[in-house]
Amino acid sequence: VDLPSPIDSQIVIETYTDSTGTECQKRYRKGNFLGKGGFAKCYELTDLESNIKYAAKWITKASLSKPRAKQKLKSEIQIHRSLEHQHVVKFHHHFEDKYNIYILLEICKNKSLNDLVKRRKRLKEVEAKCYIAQIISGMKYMNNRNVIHRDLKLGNLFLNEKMEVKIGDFGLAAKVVFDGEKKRTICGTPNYIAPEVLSSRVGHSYEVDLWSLGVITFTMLFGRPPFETRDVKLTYRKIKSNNYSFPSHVIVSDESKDFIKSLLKTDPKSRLGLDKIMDHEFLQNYPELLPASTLSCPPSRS
Ligand SMILES: COc1cc(C(=O)NC2CCN(C)CC2)ccc1Nc1cc2c(cn1)c(C)nn2-c1cc(Cl)cc(CCC(N)=O)c1
Repeated sequence: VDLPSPIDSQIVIETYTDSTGTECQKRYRKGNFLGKGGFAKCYELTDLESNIKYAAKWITKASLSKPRAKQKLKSEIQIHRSLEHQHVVKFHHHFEDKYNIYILLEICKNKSLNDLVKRRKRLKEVEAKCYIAQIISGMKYMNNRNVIHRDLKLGNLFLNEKMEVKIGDFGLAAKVVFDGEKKRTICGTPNYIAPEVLSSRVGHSYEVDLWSLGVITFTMLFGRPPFETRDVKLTYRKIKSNNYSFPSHVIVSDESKDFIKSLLKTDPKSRLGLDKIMDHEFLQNYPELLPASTLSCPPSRS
């Protein structure tokens, strides 16, 4: 096997100065394209010294011409690098060269929950319970760190080799500086956006992530988001009028429907809070982890 020559675009070089002030270089090999999101493209990047593989988000400096985009990236890095939890994607480090900014993140070999739901059409309740419990664990940690994610969705929830869920993509996250502070910028992904973000009269806070959790649970169990339509404006109208229903052809227990209803409340304050959520009927017994076989077929009804 002939290793790519250093000038080959497959090699990324990080130059840095070590503690003695000496200029050093780390070399990485660019691997498979993993996907893209926003301004970023994601590639596998292997540290040639340690052979550790990362999911590296590449953002071209050219795409950061607007100060808004630059500020958003700065905030993503600042918030994500400050977090360390079993159910939050690990932020390893970031660096830049002449053309790009590279963010090296924990690679999750089993891709995102969005890929899983698309592939399986919809998940069994035992699977939803297992994944939702892990997401709540990560949400509680973020809440303790005064961080609102604001873009929780299946595509930002990754599965590592052990089938653990990792919350990723803090591009829309915000730090709540003081209690009661309200955020105003409209952001999120249409299907998952909370009504108060759309009305933007009173501003929004932590509760927007609880709404998204309700949308995530519905989408796992029914195979599509509750307010999805062909037209984003119609989706926003359905969200604001809380207009959704459970497809009757899918058999889902009452506790699952009740769990979803307790989160998809228009009034943010009446949503089931993180302090009580683990006591809900829906989360009374579930497996710690699911076998990788469930990536392609439902768990047996054992
Ligand atoms: C081996 O690990 C992966 C493989 C794949 C994969 O096979 N993607 C293929 C790419 C080619 N197309 C045609 C099919 C899917 C996808 C994701 C992987 N892992 C993987 C991907 C990861 C992360 C961790 N781990 C993190 C963190 N951020 N991102 C990240 C970042 C961006 Cl900007 C975009 C995407 C893709 C869209 C999405 N939300 O999944 C992902």
